[in-house]
Amino acid sequence: MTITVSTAGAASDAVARVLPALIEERFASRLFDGDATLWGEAAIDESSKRLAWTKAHEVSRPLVADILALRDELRSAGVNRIVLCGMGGSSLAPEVITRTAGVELVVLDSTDPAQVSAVVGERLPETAVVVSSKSGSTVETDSQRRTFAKAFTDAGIDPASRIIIVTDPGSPLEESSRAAGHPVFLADPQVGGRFSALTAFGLVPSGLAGVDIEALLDDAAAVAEVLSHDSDENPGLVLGAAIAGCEPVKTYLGILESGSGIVGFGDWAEQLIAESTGKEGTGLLPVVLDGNPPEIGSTIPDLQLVRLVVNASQQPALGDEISVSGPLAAQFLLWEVATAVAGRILGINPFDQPDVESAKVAARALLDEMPEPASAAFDEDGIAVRGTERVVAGRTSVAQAIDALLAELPEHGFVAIQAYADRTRLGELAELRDLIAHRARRPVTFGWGPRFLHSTGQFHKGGPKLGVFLQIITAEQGDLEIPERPFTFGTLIRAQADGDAQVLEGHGRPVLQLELQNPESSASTLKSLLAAV
Ligand SMILES: O=P(O)(O)OC[C@H]1O[C@H](O)[C@H](O)[C@@H](O)[C@@H]1O
Repeated sequence: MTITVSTAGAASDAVARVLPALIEERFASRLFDGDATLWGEAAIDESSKRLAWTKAHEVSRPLVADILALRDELRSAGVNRIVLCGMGGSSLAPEVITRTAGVELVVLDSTDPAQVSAVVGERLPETAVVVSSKSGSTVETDSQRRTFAKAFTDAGIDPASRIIIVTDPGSPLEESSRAAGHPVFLADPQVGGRFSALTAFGLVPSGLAGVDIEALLDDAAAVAEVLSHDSDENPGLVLGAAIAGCEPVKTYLGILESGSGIVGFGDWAEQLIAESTGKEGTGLLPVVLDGNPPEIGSTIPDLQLVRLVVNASQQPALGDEISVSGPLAAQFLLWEVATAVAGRILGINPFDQPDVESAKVAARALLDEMPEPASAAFDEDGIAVRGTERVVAGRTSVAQAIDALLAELPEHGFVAIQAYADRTRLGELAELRDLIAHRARRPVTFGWGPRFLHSTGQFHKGGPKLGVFLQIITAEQGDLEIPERPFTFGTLIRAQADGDAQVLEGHGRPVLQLELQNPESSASTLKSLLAAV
């Protein structure tokens, strides 16, 4: 099965408008030849070291045998559970790969103390942990690694026999891990994190967990040729033109699973597209949709809908929509090409993430200073309310504060719900997305913190100033030390939420923070409050 992209209405008009120029300038063949000049002078430095993903299906082949050998070795040592510690581009691809294949992989991309404790405390003697970090210095991943190393040691298990490292050559993590005797898989430094699905970052955890990774590479290899053609039948050019070529640009890209069988694809695409394009005041914001969301059937003129279908030739797009079909690994390559095309059309460098750092800096400063948390503007039913002055001043109920936040929505705005919580225990918080979307009648995104900071976080701060932000944080019921660090997981996640709120407010964006004092019961209270209004 190959990849098919079908467009209709406004999406087809966009393709008709921009595709001829992409073919004329030989965008596709130059991309696959590694031409770093495609995104303008200012992007050359970064692009020249970020284009090897077009060949990942070939370059990664030699890894397969080593991964399968380690998988067999771990299995014979009694390992039947793989945990992946990694943020953003270092965990989103293996998450969708394993979920789609129906293979168990526990992804830990959180600093929520309860979530970390639960993952570390389960079936440790049968567990191996993949620690994935391109830079080797991401604070979440480093903290998780320290916690697992201590837990294995305390259980009398040599951490070097159970913690496997994936990182770039020369990273601080490579050096310390080799010295400690861990298995180390080196990723290709010429591939950026969010384009790394078919490199060691996607393949090592997926292969160890039991996915047929050779077949993944085959599926990608089968479409690489067609994606490199300067032709109006190149599905990568068509998809890129359709998502970024409307005039004016449709900022929101609703991604809806419509029977493709690919599980969680929207979360992967969200990072790829939002972090690649959301900068210099422009960009595309994926809105991950599920079921029958309020956005479908409503007329939101700046929302472009893409459906992932079984076969887009037999289920062509209708209205103004786009339909896409094809095997997962082929779609990784397809969407990466489309994102590179979108970067070209929008006139930005798709390979950097200049605004992600600002939230990290603010969180670090808060960790150094450890200030007392700001006092709440008011409390209602176990929910402490804080936020931007004009959103909370004079309000006395959560419903009023939410109304005030939504009243701040610009005409072309969006609502971002950011839940810094244990997503396994408080999964129901995700239901707030549809409830708010009903009320806002604008696109609404939902992200688990701190995971989204490495994804849509770039768009929130670097994209157009259109967002209003609903932060949900949880009061800690029990904290967790981070070995040899001066802060705990509880202080870290709080600093990440407060730091990001500071940066967003610094960009003039309104933020409403709801702190659930007793997470489980307050989450239900919040849902009923919203459902009632
Ligand atoms: O792989 P790492 O170096 O740990 O980075 C993990 C993530 O961190 C950063 O925030 C980047 O914005 C992401 O693109 C990256 O995927």
